[in-house]
Amino acid sequence: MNTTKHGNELAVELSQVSVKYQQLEVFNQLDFTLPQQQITAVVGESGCGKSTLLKLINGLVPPISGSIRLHGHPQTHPFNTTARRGIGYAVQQIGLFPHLSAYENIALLAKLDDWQQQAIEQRVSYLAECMGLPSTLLQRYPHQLSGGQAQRVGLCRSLMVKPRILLLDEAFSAVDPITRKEVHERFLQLHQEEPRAVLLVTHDMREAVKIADNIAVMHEGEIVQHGAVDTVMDQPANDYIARLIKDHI
Ligand SMILES: Nc1ncnc2c1ncn2[C@@H]1O[C@H](COP(=O)(O)OP(=O)(O)OP(=O)(O)O)[C@@H](O)[C@H]1O
Repeated sequence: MNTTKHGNELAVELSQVSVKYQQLEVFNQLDFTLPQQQITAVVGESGCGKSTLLKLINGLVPPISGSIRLHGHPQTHPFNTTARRGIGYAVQQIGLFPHLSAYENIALLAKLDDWQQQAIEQRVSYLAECMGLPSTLLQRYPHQLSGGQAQRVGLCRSLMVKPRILLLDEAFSAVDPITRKEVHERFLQLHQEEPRAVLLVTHDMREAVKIADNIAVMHEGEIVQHGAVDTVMDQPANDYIARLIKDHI
């Protein structure tokens, strides 16, 4: 198992990875690591490649060169079921199945994995409680939910089968500010109870500072600084990062 310089095992290790969409080169020989059991926020301006980084890690976008390791295991495309089941993914656009209730959306992967009914019920209740979703709301269909409620259902779904890696792409963005504060706190509590590697894409620098242990700043497809939150905040590596912090905090 590969480790960071602090001795933590790595959940994700990207080595010299290049990605292109047709003619557009998004990453050119990108190196990136995600430690286990810590929360890392990726920040950077629109179009710099944050969502592509998440899609690369969960196998939705193949690299044209370079290597991807998950918990030390090299991955090839398409990722196998074990690798895919080990990654939870929640996105801003939510993507709930419209013909399934909120409960059924959350429970779906566990059912496919043949979990026992009682274990499914317990896990759904636990996650719904964590995310502040009342049980009456779980019987509703996605079109009967507000954007913020649907987003929290998406978060529960991404956590259902206890993935070792959780990828969140603007996953709290539709939640109103007061509820978001509560959801942040509950999310952090859940992280204490079930630590995992979390990679959180956000445009909200305050959210990054509040939730994350580490920040990775991305600029035009490169990681320009990656370190502990306090280090990045106190010692921005260049003027671009200093401005990003100043303008958003
Ligand atoms: N499927 C695609 N086909 C072609 N180009 C794409 C595709 N997806 C993303 N891009 C382009 O790749 C670049 C990186 O996009 P990406 O979505 O990763 O950026 P981002 O940092 O997440 O942006 P935002 O903060 O606006 O969501 C952008 O220039 C985008 O227009």
